[in-house]
Amino acid sequence: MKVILASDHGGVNIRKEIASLLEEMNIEFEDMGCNCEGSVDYPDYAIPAAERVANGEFERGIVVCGTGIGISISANKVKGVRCALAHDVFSAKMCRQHNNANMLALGERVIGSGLARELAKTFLESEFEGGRHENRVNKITAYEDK
Ligand SMILES: O=C(CO)[C@H](O)[C@H](O)COP(=O)(O)O
Repeated sequence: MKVILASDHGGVNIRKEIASLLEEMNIEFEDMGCNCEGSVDYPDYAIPAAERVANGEFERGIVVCGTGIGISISANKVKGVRCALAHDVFSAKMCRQHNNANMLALGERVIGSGLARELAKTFLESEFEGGRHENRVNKITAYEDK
């Protein structure tokens, strides 16, 4: 599995924490930044990362901003991306099992680094269950394809 990481200035610390986790898990990843001193705009990082998930270059993406909201809204504008904002372990698991989410969004101003690591690990280790959930996800894809 290959994972792409990105954040705005509000998510740098958790993005770096997730990068350490991926190293520990021996998971290949690329970190798209931001490498920022000051303030940047989250769509400038979310959308390029999401495009690289949508085109198949990366199987999963993890994006971080202050709340996780702006970066998830932005990623979800890219066709083929299902980016879940999840701040509890149950949701991080279910977004894979039921929704086949291919990106996870986190908010550094909402949660601590320990929980962020657990959420990322759960997201990466959980699999889509298919079946009735596949029909539902297919309806999202069909709408995108209209
Ligand atoms: O959470 C975010 C978007 O949802 C951003 O990280 C947040 O809005 C940045 O705020 P500021 O410019 O005040 O640092």
